[in-house]
Amino acid sequence: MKKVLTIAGSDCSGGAGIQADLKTITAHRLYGMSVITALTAQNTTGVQAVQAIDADFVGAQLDAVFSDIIPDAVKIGMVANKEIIQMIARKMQQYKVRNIVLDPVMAATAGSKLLQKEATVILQNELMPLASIITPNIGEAAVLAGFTPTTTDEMEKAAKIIYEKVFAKRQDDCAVLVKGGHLTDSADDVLCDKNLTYIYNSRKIDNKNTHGTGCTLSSAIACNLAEGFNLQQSVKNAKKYVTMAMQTNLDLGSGAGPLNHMAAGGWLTSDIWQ
Ligand SMILES: Nc1ncnc2c1ncn2[C@@H]1O[C@H](COP(=O)(O)OP(=O)(O)OP(=O)(O)O)[C@@H](O)[C@H]1O
Ligand SMILES: Cc1ncc(COP(=O)(O)O)c(N)n1
Repeated sequence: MKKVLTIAGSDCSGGAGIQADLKTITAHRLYGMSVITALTAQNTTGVQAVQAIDADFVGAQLDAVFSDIIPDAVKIGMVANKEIIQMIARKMQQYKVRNIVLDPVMAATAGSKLLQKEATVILQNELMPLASIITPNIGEAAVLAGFTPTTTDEMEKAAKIIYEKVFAKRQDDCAVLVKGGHLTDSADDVLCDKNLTYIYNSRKIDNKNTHGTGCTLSSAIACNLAEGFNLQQSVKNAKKYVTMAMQTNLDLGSGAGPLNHMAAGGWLTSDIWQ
């Protein structure tokens, strides 16, 4: 059985972060492990409190995992501050980790900050270059590219700018996926690697329950990379998983509710994943 590690923050309400990632990994019938970077007190209505974990303790968790069970892919989500980012970057290099999916989580959908502002540059310079794929949403792409994309053409332009900033020196396969969940007319995602652009067209599902879509997409990409799919196919399969998880409209809580991983997991028994 392939193993997937998530390095992320805990969401006690189970919709995003570590909890969404472990549900996704289990629905893919893979073995999930977790390194927690921060505790959050949050629910479907927003984030009430954040408590970052001491960077040395994040390092101790990483040592415990990598000295025993080597993951086939790693998803990195909320990293909270620069000390944690630098610890993760050091450990990723020490253990020569491959198949890293980095979701540059900066804020919750409801607006609360999940990354210190001054840590963004460290994230971009020290951790992103170690990834195989980075998956900014529109707002994160705006911070990284310097302008807010509003169309698929502009998402492509933003992805190319981010690629040049982060991956210019890389020879192996790596890519930037700009996610379009916050567009108004569609939910198209745009993937750019060194040479090509792939557009994943998707109609916008009319559903307020989108808490954890970005976490779920990135951990599903990690599951696909662990199984040996290439970046382009991994994104295609992962987007299908997220769409399935949204479509059944599990309507929990009074705000933006979580996804339905049971429904999405059923799809994975089909031929596409086999
Ligand atoms: N209403 C929607 N209909 C269809 N697909 C969606 C919708 N909302 C988000 N998605 C898809 O979910 C994935 C995550 O995209 P999104 O842009 O919401 O990321 P995010 O903002 O990082 O997520 P999160 O809300 O967890 O922070 C993408 O593949 C996106 O296209
Ligand atoms: C621990 C953690 N990680 C990531 C997110 C982003 O997800 P969303 O934007 O759906 O709230 C979150 N809310 N909490």
